[in-house]
Amino acid sequence: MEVFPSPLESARFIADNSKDVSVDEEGARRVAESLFDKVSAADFGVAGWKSLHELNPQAASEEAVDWVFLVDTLNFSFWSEQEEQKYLVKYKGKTHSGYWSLCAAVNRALDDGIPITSASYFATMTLDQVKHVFRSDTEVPIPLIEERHRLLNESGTVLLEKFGGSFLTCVKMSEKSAQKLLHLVLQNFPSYRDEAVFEKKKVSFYKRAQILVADTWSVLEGKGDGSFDDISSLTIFADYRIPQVLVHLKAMKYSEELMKKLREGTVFHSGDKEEVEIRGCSIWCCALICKHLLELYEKKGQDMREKINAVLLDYYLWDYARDHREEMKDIPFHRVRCIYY
Ligand SMILES: Nc1nc2c(c(CN[C@H]3C=C[C@H](O)[C@@H]3O)cn2[C@@H]2O[C@H](COP(=O)(O)O)[C@@H](O)[C@H]2O)c(=O)[nH]1
Repeated sequence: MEVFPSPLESARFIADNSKDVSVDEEGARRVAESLFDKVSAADFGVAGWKSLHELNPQAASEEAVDWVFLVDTLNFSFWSEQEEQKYLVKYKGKTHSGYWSLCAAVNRALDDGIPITSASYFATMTLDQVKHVFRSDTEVPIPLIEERHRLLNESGTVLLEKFGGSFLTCVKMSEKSAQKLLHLVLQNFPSYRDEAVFEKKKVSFYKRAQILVADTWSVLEGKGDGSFDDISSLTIFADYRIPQVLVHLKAMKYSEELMKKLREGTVFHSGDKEEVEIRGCSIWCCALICKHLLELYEKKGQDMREKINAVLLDYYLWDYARDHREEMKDIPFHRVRCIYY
């Protein structure tokens, strides 16, 4: 049986040995304090996944779970070389960018009668069909379209062969454990194995695998097959937005040398030392923010372990980054063109 390193243990190891990225414990504590009142709001909870985002499925059906699987299989690499030249998708009168452009394209296809979330369809899609579904409303195509085509065929084939074409079948096999579902995904869907080697040790981030489990929990509203009793064991999802917002909030710091490379728009590669340090320190930093938040409530005699976890903190910080794009424009995000995030 293959061994999958724990993303949290990997993050601890990376943070302890990082050279160009550092977690600021005081900064993390201050962020926790600033979030104290926000975490008890209704839309900080799992309900926010639907109430805050109109493009997300509002149902908790088998089709909604398949929507999540399809979207998270393609949930990577939306950044553009030139900020003003980017992939955009118009849907129901609104223009969407980044991750939301992916969701808009999927919903546009469904409205057009294309069964894009059905494994029997995307397992055998041609490249031209993929190009049509994810066509852009600008001159800029969606990045990595060939990889997306390959992943659709690969993941759809596995879903058909091993899970009867339904991701809900895979969810049921996890017996309400987030960790079991995470490992089922890693064992069966190779494109989700988001790993690296750091200081001669195999480390993991599993960004898409963990967000797939989290979004499954969210779309099922934390109920029934999605009532994962160990949802708090997931970490945040190490993408290219969370590090940016953590530096903006002064919970994480880059060395001058790294900041210079980022400002120059250096394109890194999956597994580069700088990239691994940025992603690992982000996971570790958010684990500290969660810990401080729980301690703040504990001091007030409140046990908030059902209300505060890395998934909900991640969603909040990611949405914050989206809503504060302008204020954060001086903090560069790290650029890697890959299928992992
Ligand atoms: N850590 C983290 N990374 C996330 C998400 C999401 C979408 N989740 C939303 C859906 C429901 C939830 O309520 C969330 O609001 C996408 N990404 C990543 O961001 C990047 C795209 O960024 P931009 O170019 O600015 O759109 C890309 O790497 C993508 O993989 C998240 O939640 N957490």
